[in-house]
Amino acid sequence: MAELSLVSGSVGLITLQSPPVNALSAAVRRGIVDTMQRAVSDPKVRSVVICGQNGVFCGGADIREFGSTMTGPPLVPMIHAIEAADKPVVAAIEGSALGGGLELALGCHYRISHAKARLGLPEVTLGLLPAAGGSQRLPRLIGVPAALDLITTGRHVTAAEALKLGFVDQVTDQNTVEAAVQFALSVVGQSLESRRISSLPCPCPVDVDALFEGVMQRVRQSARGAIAPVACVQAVRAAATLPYAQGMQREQELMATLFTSGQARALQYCFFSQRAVSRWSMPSGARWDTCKPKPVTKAAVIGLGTMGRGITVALAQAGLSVVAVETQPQQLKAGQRAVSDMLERAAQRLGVPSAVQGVRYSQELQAVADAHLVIEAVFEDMALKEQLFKQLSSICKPDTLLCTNTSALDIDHLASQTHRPQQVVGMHFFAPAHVMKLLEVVYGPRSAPQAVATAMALGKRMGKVSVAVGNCRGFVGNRMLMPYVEEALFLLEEGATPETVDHALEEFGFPMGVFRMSDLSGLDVGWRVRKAAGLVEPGKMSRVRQGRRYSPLGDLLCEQGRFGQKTGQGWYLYETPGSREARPDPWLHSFLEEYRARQGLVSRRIDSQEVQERCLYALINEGFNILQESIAAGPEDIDMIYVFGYGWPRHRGGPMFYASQVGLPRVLQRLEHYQQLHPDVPHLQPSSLLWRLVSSGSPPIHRWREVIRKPHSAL
Ligand SMILES: CC/C=C\CC(=O)SCCNC(=O)CCNC(=O)[C@H](O)C(C)(C)COP(=O)(O)OP(=O)(O)OC[C@H]1O[C@@H](n2cnc3c(N)ncnc32)[C@H](O)[C@@H]1OP(=O)(O)O
Repeated sequence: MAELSLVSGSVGLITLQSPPVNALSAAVRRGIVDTMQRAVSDPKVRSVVICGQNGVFCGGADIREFGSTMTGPPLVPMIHAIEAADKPVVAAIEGSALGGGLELALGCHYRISHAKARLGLPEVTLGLLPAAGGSQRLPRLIGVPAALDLITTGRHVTAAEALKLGFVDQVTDQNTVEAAVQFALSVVGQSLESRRISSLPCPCPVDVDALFEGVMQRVRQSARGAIAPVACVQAVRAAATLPYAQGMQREQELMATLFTSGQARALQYCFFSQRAVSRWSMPSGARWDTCKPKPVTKAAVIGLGTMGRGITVALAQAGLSVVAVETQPQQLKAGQRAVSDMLERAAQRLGVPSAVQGVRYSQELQAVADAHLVIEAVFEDMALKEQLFKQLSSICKPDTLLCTNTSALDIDHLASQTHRPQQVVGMHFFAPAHVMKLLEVVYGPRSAPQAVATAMALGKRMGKVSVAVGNCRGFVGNRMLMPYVEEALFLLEEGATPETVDHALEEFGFPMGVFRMSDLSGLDVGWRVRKAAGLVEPGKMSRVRQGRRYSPLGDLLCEQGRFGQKTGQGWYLYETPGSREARPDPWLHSFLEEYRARQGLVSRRIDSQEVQERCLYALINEGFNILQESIAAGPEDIDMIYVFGYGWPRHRGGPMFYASQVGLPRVLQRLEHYQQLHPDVPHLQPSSLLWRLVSSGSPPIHRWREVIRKPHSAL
């Protein structure tokens, strides 16, 4: 699907036609090969312009084709043929030129870009490398350091930056195709030798070895086990050290390994899942495509603590007019200063006008009266929130949406405090709320589909990955976290140290292990939740509470004022309160030994495999329960929550995808094994959905919904 037409008398205009992003599917590649051949052999055509239909040049290779056997002409020879053409070929870049799309443009002799276009080689984010010559051409054109940056991060750049770096020749804010046609007319007859990037030498830094060693070290550190960034460095190194043909060979070898890897599958699953979660559905049958969101231009935030401040910033940056209410005068003043600072800094960084003027502040709840949507972000205390929802119900207009940012409290209960339970939903942000991409939109049985649609649309406007989930304790993310954290505590009781547990989890790919994370967020947060749940018995060491195994270790540390980083002591030791570098704490180690001795526990050696299996499989098992209960509509929802909100390594696809890759029978068998060893731990009891999936032959993840929906008997 590419069309050739003759414009301005002698320019062959090739238009890629494959909505929505003109991805290079087999049909498009066939179309390009065919139209190029015709353009080259047509004596009327003296130059060629390649553009994309509907204002998008090309979104790259068609990712949907990666899972099946490739058909149609391959990209590499197709691009070589364009570069080898003896008539000038100009790429007219509008919208996006990404991945294979940019590689196609690099095969052209000239690149003209619209000012608003975005360009980049994001293959690394899909577990791949730019293997249509991109890893060999880009360094030749813009130098090794700049190419390494673009290829290993996959970041998209503006046309202005691309021009500055030297991989576009002209930027226009007029009609790009017309500009490219004029340009093509102007270069007819000029030598193309220096325009064929593959024939250029790669500008090489003096000490190539030192450069690549340094880069490789940095990349390995930030990759957290992902293999594609490392392969990208190796490919660029080949460009810097080998002749083009050999470099291409190396590029292809590296790509062959990546292409079939589990990591590439995981990352491509994430790409599609990120988009799929916006197509939400509720157990009632209400869906994204049958509900229209209500327009929201005026929002209110109640409470200017850490979460309220971040939410205010996120709303203001999305262009809403916001009123922020805080009843404590000191907190109001501090909150106002913090919000204004954050907005000013962001505006400076992005080079856009500040949204400071979009925020009003008030001490009076009455100030929210004309808002279309209110987000409550007060202290996590049910009595306080009940009172607030009662007040909001009478202050706000009848159709105002009332949202709570609670991370675990019952949305239905809050809804029942109002005269409009259908207008109540949870909007669970993650700290810092203006930075973190995840938003859990929590609906209760009485939430109107339109309320969900409105919260989801607002999340999108704020640039969030919004996932609609049902109401239950902890919703999806925090509910799954509970067994994960509990297993980590049980492992300490059995002989592990915070260091061994964290090391195993960081080795898996989490940016931080569970104990370093707990020190960062504050041990007192979970303590308050456990107190509210009636689990804390001050000074007591009993290991069974509410009829199940319980570890009081976290409570005992809190009783000693060890709240983590902020107090300088938690599971680790810190130089000073507030400092970030966690050091093993000899006091903690003896405390654990004493604790075990007093409990009559015999310490044993615990390896990484056990840590990973017990923590992760317990978490995954809860995910199956959540699916079984229809709290999440599908595994993609859970996976995106974990990837965007909980630091789950993206190259492992999310917990449910990971389970599918490990193999469901294996996950089931290991859960059964640990359950036999720890019969007093209910979260190790394999979920009935996991059983059903295994007995249905462990279908691939995209077919789980069929099993989830199948009526089943508990007998
Ligand atoms: C030999 C190998 C050589 C090359 C390898 C590659 O080229 S790999 C592909 C590299 N390209 C990319 O990573 C770009 C991926 N796409 C995007 O970043 C965005 O889609 C884009 C182009 C910036 C447009 O963003 P926008 O927000 O406007 O749309 P959205 O992301 O929702 O996408 C719309 C639908 O298009 C589907 N889609 C996008 N890109 C591709 C693609 N390359 N292949 C297949 N499908 C693609 C996307 O999934 C959306 O469809 P949906 O049904 O909603 O999922």
